[in-house]
Amino acid sequence: MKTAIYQHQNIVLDNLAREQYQKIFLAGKNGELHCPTCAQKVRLLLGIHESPYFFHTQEPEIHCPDPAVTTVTEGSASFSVQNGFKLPKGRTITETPNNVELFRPSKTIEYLIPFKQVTEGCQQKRPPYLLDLAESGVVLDRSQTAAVLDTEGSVLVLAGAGSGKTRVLTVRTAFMLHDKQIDPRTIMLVTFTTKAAAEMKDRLLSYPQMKREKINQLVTGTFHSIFYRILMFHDGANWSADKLLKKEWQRDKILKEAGKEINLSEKEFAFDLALQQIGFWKNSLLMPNEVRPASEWDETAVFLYKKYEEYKLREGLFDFDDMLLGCYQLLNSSPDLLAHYQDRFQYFLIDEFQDVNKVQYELIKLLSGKHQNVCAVGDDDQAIYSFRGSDPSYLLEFEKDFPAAKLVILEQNYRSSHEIVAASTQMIAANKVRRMKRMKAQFSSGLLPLLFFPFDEEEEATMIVTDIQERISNGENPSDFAVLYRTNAGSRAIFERLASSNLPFKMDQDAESFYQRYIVRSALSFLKVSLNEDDPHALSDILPFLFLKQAVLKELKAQSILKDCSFLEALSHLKTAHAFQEKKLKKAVTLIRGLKHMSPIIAIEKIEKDLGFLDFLKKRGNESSKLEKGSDDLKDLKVAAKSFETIEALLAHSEHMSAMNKEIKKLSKHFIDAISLSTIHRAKGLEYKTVYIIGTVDGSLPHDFALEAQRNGDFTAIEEERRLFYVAMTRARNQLYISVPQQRRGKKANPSRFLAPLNKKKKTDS
Ligand SMILES: Nc1ncnc2c1ncn2[C@@H]1O[C@H](COP(=O)(O)OP(=O)(O)OP(=O)(O)O)[C@@H](O)[C@H]1O
Repeated sequence: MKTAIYQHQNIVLDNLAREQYQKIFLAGKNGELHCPTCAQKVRLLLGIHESPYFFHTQEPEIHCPDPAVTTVTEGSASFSVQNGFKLPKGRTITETPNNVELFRPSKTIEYLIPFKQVTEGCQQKRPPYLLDLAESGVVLDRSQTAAVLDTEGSVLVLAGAGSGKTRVLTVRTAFMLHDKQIDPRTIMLVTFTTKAAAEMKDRLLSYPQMKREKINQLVTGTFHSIFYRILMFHDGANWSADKLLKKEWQRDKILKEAGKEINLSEKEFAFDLALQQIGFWKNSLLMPNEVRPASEWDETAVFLYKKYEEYKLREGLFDFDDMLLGCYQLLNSSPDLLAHYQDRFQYFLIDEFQDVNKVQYELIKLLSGKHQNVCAVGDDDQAIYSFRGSDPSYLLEFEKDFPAAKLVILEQNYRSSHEIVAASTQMIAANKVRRMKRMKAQFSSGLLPLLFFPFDEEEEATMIVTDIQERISNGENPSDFAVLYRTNAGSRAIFERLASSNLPFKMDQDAESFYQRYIVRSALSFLKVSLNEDDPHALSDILPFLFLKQAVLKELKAQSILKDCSFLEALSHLKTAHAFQEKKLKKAVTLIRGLKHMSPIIAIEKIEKDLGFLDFLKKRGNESSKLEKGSDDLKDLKVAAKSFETIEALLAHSEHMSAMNKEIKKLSKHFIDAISLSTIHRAKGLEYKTVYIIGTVDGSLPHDFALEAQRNGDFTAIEEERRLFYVAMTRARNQLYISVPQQRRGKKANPSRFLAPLNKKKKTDS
């Protein structure tokens, strides 16, 4: 049914402006929509597969026809009459405003390489141990077998997405132990996470004739854990665990202390990004005096880097990055020790090689110098950690340092359907710096990846939750689904929609609530002060935006007692030694007071422009930061605020959502059967039956900073963004949905440029 009654007005979907859909959807959820035929309650279905329609909420569902509309004229006014409802024609909200797009149906990605069943040809001769393994269900294909059997000399295993690199690494290790009788203590098996190392050990234990004592003698773990063990062995006193700066807040505190020397306020400088940048420099073996700052922000970060290193040295502390740097320095400064370890470690197996950084690479090069037995397994198309100093060129140029290396390419994808493999292969082929691979799937599901076109972030979330709800009610499990996004900030709407549904979901532990982000919290604090002029926390939050130091808070409290006025009012009595600032503060007090009478969206615009919030961000904030601009948070807040009529309602919602964030994170640890909300980075290595990728528009994926780099002639960032999209697409086993909202952050958005190759017709199999 395409017609409904809302607030005595007639709504015809085909004429309804796009921005109204979400509002009408919510009205239906709140029981405010009625059928024009039977007057029962109806709701709007806003999903992915069908065009929107109204449906009756009562069970069993009834289906009324759309009413015939007759127009009657009484005096000068004309009315439309539908089943007894008389509606003044002038009051309809169904008229389509000019230039407003109508609902755009979803679209499959049609032009894909046709599916061909993979045939292996005649089987190569396999050693009995591999036959035993195959008997127990661990089958290897031709290239996987080659990667396992080539144990002497270096080998680069280029393993496309879902091609079974974990299987190759574990079987190779088992084969070395069993058939080659290699001493486990001479094998170093490096994984990207501790969990992956544990998983590999478990898998090894499940293989025939693998003994726990032997497996435990393998040198396995992450780069950090392995090299830290070496440091502890040789210099335990200086590297004891109690000297490790384990938590981010500990490192953050050191930087903030250092920042005070140059008057960097805690609330105004992105210390977290500076920490990330320092890690990048350290992993790239760049000491503070070797960094060439490219901007003012870099200069500040280098200053903090220098101070941070000095502090650690003074206090005898170290951080995670020092574990690698320290070991590198130790081995370089002691030829005997290096020779000892070069003898000790004769075989290196390294997973996720595309993500190694300079210090890790140099360590492996040093240690493998004598035996040159490095088995590097990775996928250059999944290199997504350059911001941490990872560099795929170590994989791309492996033969430079290991000239005798053999190359094995794993091109069978065992995870995803042909439709997903073909679409992702077609998409990633646009990257220039990569090794060519022809990924092939094992099966076709007949389900083509689907592009869908929500109006904005809100509607995107609604459409996805509607889809998941329907599928779960048809018997699918919550854990079959994942919603992936480029940055945590992009998850606000989907989080909110899921939080208000009864579906179980889990999310990354480090995903802070959108409403707790510094810029968002500060903007909301202006609203809070407007409602409660004596709220000390909110007042403290807004001080930097009025260009006042935190120390002023005490003075404000004193003034409020002396003058018997609110904390806010006290601002207008503040003596700052600058007449112009005092004048501005007086004006600010009036403006802040006025906010409470406005709608949330207008109030936020006032804060932005009239209260100088944006000026502050430009002058002092981290607008120059690569990944997260404060002004973007404000734009996101305005999108969220659109759904609320009063400031009280928006504030109550923000508190509720912040509490829900904490709660869901707590529950996430225990949920097994739950929908996953995750950044693409966190989803690496994981797989789901159905994946929804949200915000597939320029500016989000690829991220703005990559587009800007591209405009300046640097293509590395855009290629990494394309790899991120590739990682996201290849997480899906059966079904892939790509959301292309028509608006983002309140502005028209362009579909991601990464989608362009998916619209090109491919004629033949290649
Ligand atoms: N020869 C094989 N035959 C059948 N299934 C296989 C084979 N090799 C691997 N698989 C299965 O394929 C799936 C993907 O393997 P795995 O997770 O190891 O891939 P991956 O290369 O690490 O993927 P990605 O890099 O995309 O995260 C797993 O379920 C694995 O058991």
